[in-house]
Amino acid sequence: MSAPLENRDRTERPDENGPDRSAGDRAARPDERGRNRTDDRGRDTRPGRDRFAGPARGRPAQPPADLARQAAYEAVAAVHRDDAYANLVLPGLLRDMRLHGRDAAFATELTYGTLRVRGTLDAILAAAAGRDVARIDPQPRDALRIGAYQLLYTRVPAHAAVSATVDLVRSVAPGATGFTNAVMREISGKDLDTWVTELAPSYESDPVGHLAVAYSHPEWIVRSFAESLGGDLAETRRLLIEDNERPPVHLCARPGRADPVELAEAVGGAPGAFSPYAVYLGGGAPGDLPAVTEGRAHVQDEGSQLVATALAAAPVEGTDSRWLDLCAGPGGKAGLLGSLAAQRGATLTAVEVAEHRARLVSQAVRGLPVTVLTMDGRTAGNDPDLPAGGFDRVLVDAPCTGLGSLRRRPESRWRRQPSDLPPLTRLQRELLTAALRAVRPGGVVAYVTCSPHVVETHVTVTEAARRSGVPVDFVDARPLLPAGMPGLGDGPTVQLWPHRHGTDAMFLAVLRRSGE
Ligand SMILES: C[S@@+](CC[C@H](N)C(=O)[O-])C[C@H]1O[C@@H](n2cnc3c(N)ncnc32)[C@H](O)[C@@H]1O
Repeated sequence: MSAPLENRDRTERPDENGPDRSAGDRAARPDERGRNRTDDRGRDTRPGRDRFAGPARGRPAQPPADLARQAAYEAVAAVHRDDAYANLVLPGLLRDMRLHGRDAAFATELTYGTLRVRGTLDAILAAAAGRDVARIDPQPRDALRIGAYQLLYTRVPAHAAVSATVDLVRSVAPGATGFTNAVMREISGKDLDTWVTELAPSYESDPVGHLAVAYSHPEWIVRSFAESLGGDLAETRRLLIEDNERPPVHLCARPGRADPVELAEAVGGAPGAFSPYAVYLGGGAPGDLPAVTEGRAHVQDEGSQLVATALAAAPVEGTDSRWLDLCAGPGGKAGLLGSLAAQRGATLTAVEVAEHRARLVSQAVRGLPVTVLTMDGRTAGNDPDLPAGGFDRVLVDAPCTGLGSLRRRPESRWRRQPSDLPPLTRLQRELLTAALRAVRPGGVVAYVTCSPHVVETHVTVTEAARRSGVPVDFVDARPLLPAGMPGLGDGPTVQLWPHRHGTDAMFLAVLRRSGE
């Protein structure tokens, strides 16, 4: 059954596993608390960096720095006012305001950085303002968040951060300039560590509460990460730090279409550490690369590449020609699986319920032996297009909370709620059950989430396998990943981590249908 057509707008959820599209978000890396090493124009101040490089040819000698702050303000305000997504709304603002190069980088840094550490900033803002942030008007509140970010997480001089924030507020909420000036001055009186020590519960008395304030994550997410990491709070802290970093951009050199070493050379990047198809991009807009525009490569987190490749690597006996991707949009894994299928004489059926995302899949798999179906994957095994026992390999890359890719979606940690879990896990179980119906005896199903939350990973898989009525065995997924990959745990499932592997936190369970 076809889904209704939905129009894309700037508030639509960005692509799963998609890149940060704003080129500027790849400037200097932040330190442990996420503080950056940029000056008041977003220039990288680390030794050896080109701090005083002049403007690009053909551009004005002194583009106004505050246009960058204005762009960041508009983006942050749109996220909070309209539920927009920063990586969709910001590129349009940069274009409209004609911000390029370092100005665009500065605007991007302010936008993404402010949104990521909003939790910590809000605790400090509330203390400095003497009232809860909910009781500050939205315009000065967002301007103050961006201003506080500059004070506490960048090397923008305090006087520049204060005066630029007051100027910004003068243009959006003229009555609040005095208040803004007073709050900014109060915040500038202490450094980040002092504020955190004063405001966060002590680590000894409340470790989760402390980590939540210090590293700007909601407590329920910190708790769920800690649970997935076996209660190891030191490792949880490393994960939270990594979540506040700018995410890397990974390319997938499509097997049979691009050589990763050559691609890495061509784009000034480096071959990936684990996936045989991964290339780490050094900088620049990935969408403009010839390899990407020509369909020889696509943007894809290395973890996503690894779990798709693992499905293709799982041993199956007998026929191996009919592959199924049950949740394909926007088509990253379908692009990789389709390329592997082409090399192995197999075909892939890619199912996606949302029509506009199915169109993205069609674009992503052009020229590959892939059939795209716009339909509900839960009908698999009960639909003539997706017959019971009709497939040798099935991927369920399930819709999930996305807690494993918070680096890429700076606002999402504040939008997600524990109440999102029950409907998502129901859908996950139904999709996995359908996949188990659609795979033939002896065939394999890979269940994947971009979330490490145990309710979406172990609980979903165990429950679906138990309730499906289909006999299954767990396959040890570790040998399906590159030899020597560290930190894969005790099996049979695998959890990848940003702080261990440099990937999104992808979960992988591989099940083989047994019997008959
Ligand atoms: C995690 S994303 C998949 C990402 C994709 N595999 C990739 O690598 O690009 C989950 C997808 O499942 C789709 N979806 C949600 N419910 C579905 C259903 N009942 N049947 C099929 N697809 C569904 C969502 O629209 C979304 O595009």
